[in-house]
Amino acid sequence: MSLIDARNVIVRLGDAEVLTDIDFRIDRGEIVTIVGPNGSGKSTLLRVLIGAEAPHSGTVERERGLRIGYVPQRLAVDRTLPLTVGRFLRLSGGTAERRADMLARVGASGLGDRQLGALSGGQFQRVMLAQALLVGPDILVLDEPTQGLDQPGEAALYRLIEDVHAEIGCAVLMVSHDLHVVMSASDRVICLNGHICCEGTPTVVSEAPEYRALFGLGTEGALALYRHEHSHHHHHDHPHDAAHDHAHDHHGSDADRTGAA
Ligand SMILES: Nc1ncnc2c1ncn2[C@@H]1O[C@H](COP(=O)(O)OP(=O)(O)OP(=O)(O)O)[C@@H](O)[C@H]1O
Repeated sequence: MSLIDARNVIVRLGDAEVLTDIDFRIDRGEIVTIVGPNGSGKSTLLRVLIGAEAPHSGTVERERGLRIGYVPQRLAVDRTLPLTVGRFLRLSGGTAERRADMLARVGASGLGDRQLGALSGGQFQRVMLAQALLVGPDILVLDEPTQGLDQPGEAALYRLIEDVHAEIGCAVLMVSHDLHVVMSASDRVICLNGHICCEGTPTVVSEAPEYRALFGLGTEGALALYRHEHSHHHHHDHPHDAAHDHAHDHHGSDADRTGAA
């Protein structure tokens, strides 16, 4: 079965129906990105899929024993809370050596003794990713993981996520506003606006009228630019294959993920 399989899901928060008729599946090793305007229910969908929020109706099935590494969009940390990075990571288990390895893996070695509340945005996101990786995830669920990072930091974090994906073969489900990432690194894109407006390979979604209606001309321009930039690399018959291979062919090229927008 799929790692997560959601059917006919409806979510109500307060009086509002935030998500309507959601059908969603993600398989082992897949990279799926959710895009959608502010307030379209992206974070809520992630929370329902990982079991942090109960649907009003419908079903969400997770593979038995599924290990989920979750990086929330915001984790309100009281700056005065006396909690070091090391102690925070201990909550996710593993040996001291493994925790130190993981910090090094995300480029945050040496932060173990620092207070969680005193980290910069980029340091905090890296520590959160280390925490998510410590569980040995079958699936990484990332809610705008690069929020608050500058462009080099953003590119580095996405590269790290791609490396981890290639290394441990976990599925990746993320919310992202970075169209270059969406286009270059996703197997599948889901366009959400309270319901699933459209979904498919990045190329299919970028050409869907529902997507264009939501994201307008600016996006269309960015996507056209993307295709132009990269068209010389690919001679595939199927455009979605080109989009998929791209992440692996050009590993590590900042131009794939930043600039041009
Ligand atoms: N606890 C809550 N009670 C009532 N409404 C809520 C609650 N949490 C979220 N909402 C509403 O649900 C809708 C979806 O919120 P959600 O955070 O999932 O959107 P999002 O697509 O992740 O937004 P953003 O891009 O701004 O992060 C919003 O209209 C929000 O105001």
